[in-house]
This record gives sequence, structure tokens and C-alpha cells, in this order.
Amino acid sequence: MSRPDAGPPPEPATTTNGPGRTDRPAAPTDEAGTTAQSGTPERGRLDAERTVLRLARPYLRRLLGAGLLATATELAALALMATATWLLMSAAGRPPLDRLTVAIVAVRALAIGRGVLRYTERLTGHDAVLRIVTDLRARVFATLAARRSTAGQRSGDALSRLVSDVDTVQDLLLRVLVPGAAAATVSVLAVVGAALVSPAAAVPLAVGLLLTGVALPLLAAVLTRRGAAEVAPLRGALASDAVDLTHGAADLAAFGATGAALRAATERADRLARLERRLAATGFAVDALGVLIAGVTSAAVVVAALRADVSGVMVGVLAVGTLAAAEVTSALIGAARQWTGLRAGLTRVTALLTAPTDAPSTGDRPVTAAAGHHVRLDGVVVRYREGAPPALDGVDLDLPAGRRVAVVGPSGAGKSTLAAVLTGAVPPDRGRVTLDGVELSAYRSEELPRAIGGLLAEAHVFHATVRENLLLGRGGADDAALDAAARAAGLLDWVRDQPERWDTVVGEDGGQLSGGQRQRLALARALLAAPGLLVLDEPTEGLDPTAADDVLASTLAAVPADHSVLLISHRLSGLDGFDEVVVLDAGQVAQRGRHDELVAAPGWYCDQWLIQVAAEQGYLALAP
Ligand SMILES: Nc1ncnc2c1ncn2[C@@H]1O[C@H](COP(=O)(O)OP(=O)(O)OP(=O)(O)O)[C@@H](O)[C@H]1O
Repeated sequence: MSRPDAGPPPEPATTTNGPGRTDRPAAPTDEAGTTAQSGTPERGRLDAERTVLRLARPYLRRLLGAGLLATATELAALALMATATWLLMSAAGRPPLDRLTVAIVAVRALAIGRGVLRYTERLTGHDAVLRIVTDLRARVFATLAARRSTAGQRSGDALSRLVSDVDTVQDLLLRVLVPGAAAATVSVLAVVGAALVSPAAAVPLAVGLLLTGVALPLLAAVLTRRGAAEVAPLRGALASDAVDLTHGAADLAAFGATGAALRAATERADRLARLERRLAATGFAVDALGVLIAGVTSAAVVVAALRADVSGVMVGVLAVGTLAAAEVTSALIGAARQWTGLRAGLTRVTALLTAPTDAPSTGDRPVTAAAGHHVRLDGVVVRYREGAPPALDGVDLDLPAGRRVAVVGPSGAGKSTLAAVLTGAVPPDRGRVTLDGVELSAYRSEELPRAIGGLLAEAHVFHATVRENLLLGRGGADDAALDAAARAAGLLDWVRDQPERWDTVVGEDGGQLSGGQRQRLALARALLAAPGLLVLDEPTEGLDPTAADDVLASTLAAVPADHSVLLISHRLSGLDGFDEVVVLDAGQVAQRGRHDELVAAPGWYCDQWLIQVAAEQGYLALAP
């Protein structure tokens, strides 16, 4: 792809969308994103953290290093405050300078050391976490790719798992676990340090640090969780509003519904803003409580130290040290908030990695280069949802090399599902799909499109040139091959009329093409791929009857004799040359035979044929 804004088409030679887009494998999630699989929300959350730590195990030493550096940074900050206080208060008594030299040097060393430590901690932490995240992203990608059926159905969802959900792991490690562990260690050391000066002063300090480091973070987590439960659905609804208002702007305007849709979206946005303001206010209140507790703790420490006859200078050190330690633990309030906010993404990404995969094709058997393949379906049953009627119900089909079969039937009969089963995009719930006698799942999934592929429902056209879109079918095809495929699909004349010919950019989702041209482009791409079994799901959709007949005839003529074809069609003309026509109804084979036999027999095919002939004769009579 030469143009920077052109999205690079993916590798496989065929598109795998359409009914392959099932939502079967996804576990139901609640608002917080907790999977039903995980049991209770609490267990699900801890499961997620455990999974993250398991994934981080190879990088544990680096993470530990980052944790130690973070602890050292916080300790340096605390020691700096304490030493500086000691220095100032001691200097007030005008002692000989040599008594202060060590403290002066220590203050300088701690000030510089704190900065250096912070920098090294950030470097080490990010290095460890970015390695973990890279690893994780590759795993999530591999899992999503293995589940072709899910990936197709929820592309936005898949993208969000790959990008933002994986980022939650980064945030959990960098912004929650590492600083949390450092704050906890520093708190314990601060209490131990205070106890060495005055055990009595260490008691209020421990209580204050427990309040700021445990109680307040818990309170912040509960409040954030409650808020998130209200905010998350509203944000989701607003995102949908934004998509509907932009993508559906023309339709809303056409039906005079723009005002109502805008009002509904504005009302939701206002509610969200009110909720977020309330959340921010409670957040500030918790933070303010933290500051108040730090002040009260410091005062209590001073009183306890004075009662224990601690020297004035050390009382000052304890007071300022308490404030510094409380500031460190108060950081846990933010970490707790962040942790709560990350929960949904964490649970989603770990559920994805731990749930059993329904990968339809996971084998390592290579697909042979031979052109002719024998594909069979035996008693195939597909059910998209538990309790719903099956989309395919015991379908048998025999497709030896060179055989041409057409599948017809009313809308919703299961035709596209059949195509998806053949290409391996949807695995059957029962029955077998075999390629040369071996189950499809035994083959390398990336090689399957060589044997079975084609034009599936709603084929995607990339924002790229005509050539680039076609080369997705067969990388490295020369202009002669492009010519032949485009001619068979009826696209060649249009390409030749364009000033930039093969280098014409077709726009996002083929937006600069007509519906018919888009379909022809997708068909030419499927022809160029030339799989052993060419599956064509409504290849002439969007074309007028005459053009549809011409394109179908030239397409079939372009398919080598030893390649088989499975054509899915609403139109019945042009099927007389097929070896078999299968009529599907409610997922079952209602009729099968050659076109002539089916036209002569009472049933859906005969009725439909008569209706279409009458309709098209009328169209042809009216056509100029
Ligand atoms: N991804 C999916 N999730 C859930 N149900 C689905 C999915 N795809 C198809 N179905 C259901 O399966 C049944 C068969 O659908 P399919 O798309 O295979 O029919 P079709 O014969 O190709 O229809 P059409 O001619 O209208 O394209 C329908 O009842 C449909 O609602």
C-alpha cells in the first residue's frame, strides 16, 4: 500500500464475514464487565488480577526492580523532608557548622537521589510493563484471530479488547501495583522509624496511615464502583448515539427525526455530566478527608511525642515526617480509584485469554496445492443461540472437484450460514465438514482459503486502489490476471474508463463506487483467488436482471473445470447449467435436483421460478 491513508488489507485471500459473525462464544458480562464464567464479581476480579500476575511472571524480576526503586524514591522523599526539618530546626540553635555538615550533604544527596531514583523507577517500570503488554497484545490478537467467528461479529469489541483493555493491564501494574506496594512498604518503615524515636508517637502515626492508606482507599473504591455502575451504561449509550447521529444523519433527516434524536442524546449527555460532577465532588471530599486526617495525625503525633519527652527538634521531624508519610499513603486513594476503573477491562481481557476457544480450525495439516478438492457436509447442524431454532438442521452436501451446486431458498433459510460453515468461519454444532476426507478443523486455518473461499455476504472493500483490493485475492497477480478477473466480473470496462485505471482509489468501504461496482470488485477478487471450491454468496446482488445473468455466465465460464462452485442466489435464472440445485427452508433441505426437475415438480422452487419469470418478463418488456 503506497498511500499513507489507505488501510492495509489483511493477509487472507478471502473475506470471512457474513453469518460467520456469531456472538455465540462471548460470555455474558455485567456492567462492570465481570463475566458470568467467573462466578461472583469479587471472585472474577481477583481471578483477573491473578491472571495478570501469571502473565507477568516472566518479567517478575524487572517488576520487582521497579517496585524497589519506587520504594526507594518514596523513602528518599520522606528522608529528605525529615532531614531538612532537622537541619532547619537545629540551625535555629546556631550550633557549630561541622555539626550540620552531614545533614547538609544528606539533604543535597537525597534531593538529587530522589530525582534520579524516580527517573530510573519510571524507566524500569515502563520497560517491564511494555514488555508484558507487548506479549499480552500478541496473545489477545492470536486468541481473537483463532476465533474468527467472534471477531467478525464484534469488530468494535475485538478492537477495544486489543487496544484499551490491554492498556488496563499496563495501568494495573504501573499505576496500582507498583506504587501501591511502594506506599505500603514506606508506611511500615515510617512507623518503624517513628517507633525508634518514640513508641508512643508511632501509635497515632500507624492509625493515621491505616486510615489514609486503607480506609480511605476502600471508601474511594466503593464510591467509584457505584459511580462507574451508573456512568458506564450512560457512556455506552452516548457512544451509540454518536454513531447513530453521524452514520444515520441522512436517514434521520429523511424521516424528520433529527431533532428528537438530538434531544435524546443531549438529555443523556446532560445526565452523564451531572453524574460525573457528583462523582468528582465525592472524589474531592475523600481527598480532602485524607488531608484532614494527615493534619490530625501529625498533631496527635506531636502531642504523643511531647508527652514522651522527645526533644523539640525530633518532635518537628516527627510532625513533618508524618505529613510526608501520609502524603505517600494518600496516593493509594488514587490507586484504588484507578483499580476500580480498570476492573471491567481487566476482567474482559483475562476472560478472553482464559476462556476455552471455539477456534474452528486449529490443525496443522497443510492444504495440498492440487486444484480439485472434495468437500462434503454430513448432517451439519448450526445453532447460533441456545434455544433458538437451528440455522442449519442436518444438511448433507457433496461437492467433488468440478461440481457446481446452487443453493436457493427463502430469506433466513440458512444459505449464508452454509457458506460460512464451508469456509470454516462457523464451526458446526453437529455433523462433519470434510475437505478431501479430513475434517476442516484439522487444516491450517491460514491455508484453508486456498481450498475453499470466495465472495461471502457483505464483502468488505478497502479504502485502497482497485489493484490493491484485487491483489488481496492473489498477491503478485499480473495485469493479465487482473484483466481476466475484472472482465469476468464485468468491471473491466469501468476500470479502463478511469483516468488512473487500476490505481483508482475506491474510497472508504468502496464509497466512491456504485453498489454494483463494489459487488463486481469483490467478485473479481474472489475469482482472482481461484480457490478449489469457489463459494459465491449472492455474487450478482445489486445488478439488474440482464447484467446479473451476464455476470453470472462470465463468472462461471472463468472458473476452471476442475474447480467446484457453490452459488447462493435469490435469482433462479442461470441455474440450468448446475449439477444440483438445493432448496433450503428453515435450515433443512426442502428440495434438491437439477433445475429442470425442480421446475417440473410442485414446491417452492417451481412457484418462485414462475414468479421470477413473470416479473422479469415484465421488466424486460418495459426496458428500452
Ligand atoms: N450471526 C448470527 N447470529 C445469530 N443468528 C444468526 C446469525 N446469522 C444468521 N443468523 C440466523 O440464522 C438464520 C439463517 O440465516 P442466514 O443468514 O444463513 O440465512 P439466509 O438464507 O442467508 O438469509 P438471506 O437470504 O436473507 O441472506 C436466520 O434465522 C438468522 O436470523
